[in-house]
Amino acid sequence: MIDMKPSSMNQPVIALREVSKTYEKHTVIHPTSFSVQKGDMFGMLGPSGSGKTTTIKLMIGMEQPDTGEVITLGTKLPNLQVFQRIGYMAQSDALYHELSAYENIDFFASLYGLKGAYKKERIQAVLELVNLLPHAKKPIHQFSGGMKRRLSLAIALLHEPEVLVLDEPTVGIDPVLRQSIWKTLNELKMNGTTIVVTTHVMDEAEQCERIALLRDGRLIAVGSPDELKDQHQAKSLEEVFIQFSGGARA
Ligand SMILES: Nc1ncnc2c1ncn2[C@@H]1O[C@H](COP(=O)(O)OP(=O)(O)OP(=O)(O)O)[C@@H](O)[C@H]1O
Repeated sequence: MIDMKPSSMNQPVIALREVSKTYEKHTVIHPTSFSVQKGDMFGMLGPSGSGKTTTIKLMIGMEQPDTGEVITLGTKLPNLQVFQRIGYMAQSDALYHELSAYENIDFFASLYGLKGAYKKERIQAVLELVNLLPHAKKPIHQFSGGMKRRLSLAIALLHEPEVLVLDEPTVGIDPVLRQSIWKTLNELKMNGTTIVVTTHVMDEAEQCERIALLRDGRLIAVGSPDELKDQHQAKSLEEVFIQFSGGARA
């Protein structure tokens, strides 16, 4: 399939070249090539099990491809230095429930190698960004699902990553919070952060500049929401998606 972004654009921040992945004889990603440009808000859309999480893990070097190669931030993965320049928010929150929000974030800040006044400043900044400063002293077991997601986002942002990779950041979050997370993402994007986000939500996909549609481990389309709609004479992304997935729903 054809990647519709003009080739005259910047060097890609992430490039997958004929990448495939097989688990226990089951091919979950068929040979796939596409790229993400600097400063993109790039969405990955597809039904459950279509391979979104596997693809983003390949993009950051958390999984290794069986064929092909992934070049991220100009380096072939896996590479620890590159991994440290990426902010990753997994689908399930990896938080310590007995510790407070502050203690959790402080632990991850130390893991990222942040120290002294800069560490304190960053913790303050990211907690403020996700509106959790007033709850910093609360233990996580008193947090709602949405608060945990926001804390996970704050942790992914601690080290001011150039690339932010978010696996369904707004699952289980009410519409108001969802909007505030997207506002934060758009602000980060305006400041030059490249963002890759998986979602099942069509109006979130609409906010992305480019989208990759996945089905059964195959990349079935890449383009801007308007390009995809025009190409398939569809009024909405949902229609495009339904056309591609033969009626299956995201
Ligand atoms: N570590 C693993 N071992 C074996 N199979 C795996 C592993 N990780 C993922 N899979 C399989 O790979 C396929 C794609 O999974 P993946 O999590 O990438 O899909 P997804 O599109 O992110 O799904 P969802 O929207 O439900 O999160 C699924 O069939 C899944 O069962």
